[in-house]
Amino acid sequence: MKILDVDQIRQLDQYTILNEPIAPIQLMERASQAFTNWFTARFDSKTAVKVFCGLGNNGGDGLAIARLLIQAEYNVDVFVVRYAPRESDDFAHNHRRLKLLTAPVYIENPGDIPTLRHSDVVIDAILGSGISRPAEGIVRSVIEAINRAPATVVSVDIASGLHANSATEPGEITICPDYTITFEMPKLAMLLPGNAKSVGEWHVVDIGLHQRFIDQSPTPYYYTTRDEARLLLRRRERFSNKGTFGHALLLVGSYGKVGAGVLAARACLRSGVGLLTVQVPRCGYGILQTAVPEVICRPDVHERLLTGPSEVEGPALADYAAVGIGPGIGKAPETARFLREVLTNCRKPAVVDADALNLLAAQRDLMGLLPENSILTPHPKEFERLTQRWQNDYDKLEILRDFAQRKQVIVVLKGAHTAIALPNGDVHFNSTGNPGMSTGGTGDVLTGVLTALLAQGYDPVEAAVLGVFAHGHAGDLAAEQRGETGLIASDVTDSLRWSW
Ligand SMILES: NC(=O)C1=CN([C@@H]2O[C@H](COP(=O)(O)OP(=O)(O)OC[C@H]3O[C@@H](n4cnc5c(N)ncnc54)[C@H](O)[C@@H]3O)[C@@H](O)[C@H]2O)[C@@H](O)CC1
Ligand SMILES: [K+]
Repeated sequence: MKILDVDQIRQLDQYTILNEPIAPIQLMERASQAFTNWFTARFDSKTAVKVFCGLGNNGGDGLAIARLLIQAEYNVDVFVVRYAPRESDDFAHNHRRLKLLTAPVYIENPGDIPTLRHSDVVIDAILGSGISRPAEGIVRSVIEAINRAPATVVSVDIASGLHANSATEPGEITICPDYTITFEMPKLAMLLPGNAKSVGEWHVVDIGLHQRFIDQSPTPYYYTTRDEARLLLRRRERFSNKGTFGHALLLVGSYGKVGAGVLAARACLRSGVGLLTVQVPRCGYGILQTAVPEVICRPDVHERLLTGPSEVEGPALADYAAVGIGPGIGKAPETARFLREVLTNCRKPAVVDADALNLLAAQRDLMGLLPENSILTPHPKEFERLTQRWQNDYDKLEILRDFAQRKQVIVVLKGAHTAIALPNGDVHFNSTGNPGMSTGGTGDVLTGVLTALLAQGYDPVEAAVLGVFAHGHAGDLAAEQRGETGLIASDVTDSLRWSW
């Protein structure tokens, strides 16, 4: 799914109005009805609803929603924050209609702000995507009062005060909602970690904006939906054998961190690889053979480190279908030399994770050796070591896109809504996963997943988008069974389903 910016969404509204065609007020009605459908499914009609409206179209939505809720026999109070003399046409239209049902209360001074109770549900329709300056004066006072109150808060389209696709500067205030119900598509702001408090749990409701305009609109930003991820999945053919699905090589582990290798290996096997060889330091031999009997183990000649040579013969590096390197390997100079050798000789996209990334950061010339379309899987701290500090999430996105383009690699920046930057500068945000996955070893699992997909011949971009989705989906299934707190990395592997 594409993520468009505010200007594009405004044009999309206009395009829909002209080409569907539909009257602007009807489009507002459709949006308000979509919001109301979500709301009535979540909160029963005994709920004390307080709708706070601004004077633009977001406020117009608020007035229409208030009317629809009154008609559905909810107990609704409406407040209009009168911060300016002018109101939008569609606001004015809905104002006239609402006044036939109830009298809105006008807020012009802080003394007009009502006291909100724990049992109240606030609908925030003060400012929407049309925000063009920081919230000040009475708007700020109302936002502060709502944020201080113990009530549940649901924002219409976007939290008042939050910018949809640019940074909220220090000192700016936003509503901190429990829920955001946004129209048609997520806004970029909702996918960025720094905005978590200004977004809450968000849901998209469809308001039928024109698909042709969406298809024609250029954007570097995408959100991976379940259907899109499903389309990437390949069926396993009936007449296949293990050779069909590739022979992968994982280069993992060091003394004390052989477990990372076990996690990556198990996840690789659970992701459909045909055959898997795992090279670990000699100390990992017994551990790996016992924990994962399905793999071919290639013990390194070094007892504690990954250094390259092994007494066991195996295919040349370039003959493996895919190579994954990094989990648990440590940062010893011998291992750095081996990483150099691997990157020089593997000649196809590799998966590079964890300490392999830290080694790249320490010896920047190694980056020049990365095979094109390799998949790097840093968490934010590792990515910062590879690049530079950033000012805010938007700055980070630019650094991310620039890095992927300059190095011609795929960067999977891990976190909530993992951002996958592609060599063409596009960024795909993931839609699966949960905070239970913030636990040691889930990154090693992802390395195994991605290596397996590359070995099966998935294009690296598809492998990255699909693998990250499947990994998050498995995490969600695991969290359903165990709850988020008790979730460990092995649960993610055990929950890999490859269907959704
Ligand atoms: N255009 C359309 O056809 C649709 C618009 N919709 C709603 O319309 C919203 C966008 O509406 P608008 O563009 O009218 O804008 P908003 O309702 O977000 O903002 C209202 C107006 O306030 C002014 N303003 C900007 N920043 C301010 C600030 N900090 N303090 C005080 N005033 C400020 C601006 O002049 C702006 O036009 C969306 O978020 C959505 O809720 C939906 O009804 C769907 C259809
Ligand atoms: K709002």
